[in-house]
Amino acid sequence: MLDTLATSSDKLPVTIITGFLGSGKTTLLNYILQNFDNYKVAVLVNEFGDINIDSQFLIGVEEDMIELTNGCICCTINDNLTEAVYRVLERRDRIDYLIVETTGVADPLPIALTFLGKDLRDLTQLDAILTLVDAETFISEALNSEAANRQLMYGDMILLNKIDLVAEADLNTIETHARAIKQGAKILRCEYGRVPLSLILDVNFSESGSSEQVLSAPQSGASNHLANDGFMSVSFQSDRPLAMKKFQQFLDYRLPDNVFRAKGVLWFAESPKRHLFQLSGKRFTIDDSEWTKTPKNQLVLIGRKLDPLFLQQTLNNCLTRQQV
Ligand SMILES: Nc1nc2c(ncn2[C@@H]2O[C@H](COP(=O)(O)OP(=O)(O)OP(=O)(O)O)[C@@H](O)[C@H]2O)c(=O)[nH]1
Repeated sequence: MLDTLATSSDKLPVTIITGFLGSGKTTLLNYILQNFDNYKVAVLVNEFGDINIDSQFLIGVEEDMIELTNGCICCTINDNLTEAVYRVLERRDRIDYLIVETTGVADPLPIALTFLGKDLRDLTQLDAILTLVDAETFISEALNSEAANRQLMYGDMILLNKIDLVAEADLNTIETHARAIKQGAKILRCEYGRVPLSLILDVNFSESGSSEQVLSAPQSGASNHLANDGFMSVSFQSDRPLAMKKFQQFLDYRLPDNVFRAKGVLWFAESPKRHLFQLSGKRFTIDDSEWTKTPKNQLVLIGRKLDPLFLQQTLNNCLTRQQV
């Protein structure tokens, strides 16, 4: 597709941000986009679920490849990562850094291999794999999810995030646990992904670590099953508003325990605002913003062994009867 091969200094640096569901990848990405001065960044966001919620949390629009207000571009990866990277490379004159956010249930190995494979290795330079870890939920994730373990294993830098939610003694236990999975892991503690960017971007970690580790990894494990790790997603959309009280009751009494993560843009009959809903483990938040498009509800729920019909019907029952 691109007919000229780049010299090594022309190679587009690539950082992969991985980490389990809700660990803070999009939060870190937003922080980077606001603070990575002097770099023109392209972002590829891969999502687990049919609706592109993350790109809306980043910028408030939902087209496939879009220009962000700070001049960065954002693209949702559909089926083919290589194709998406080529599309970024076609704008190489305007882009000098690429960040890829994986889904929370992704094995980062096949993603890293894409950049080290023959199509892209002369055009891109894998700079580092950053692994976000949710300090509050990590121990149970690591025990239950092979993907969580592999995200840790292949990370060049572990960002132990959400330290505001955990006591110091528990952080030490988590670090010990993480080092048992990845010997010699570099671990940075943080809140809301706020770390000095010079420690994580344009650092060329891969040269000394992950590229070799990734290339020598056994490839047989990179199956779809592993990629999803038993997780599934259920989407809910509606152009009728929710009744706030009914939705609150849904959260309090009807939300099944096996929903581990949910995120969405919500429209309540009682409010003129656009509400950004986040649920991670047992915690949820609802933040306000302004509608820039016709209001509607878009919600993705992620968990194991979900009952899509039950969830969709229960959410349908939270809608108001008439259009407002
Ligand atoms: N208390 C606390 N909350 C955080 C921190 N970092 C992120 N969050 C919240 O955790 C929730 C999930 O954060 P995201 O950045 O969306 O997580 P993610 O890894 O992109 O999620 P997925 O892509 O769905 O796997 C959001 O409500 C964030 O505001 C932190 O350091 N402390």
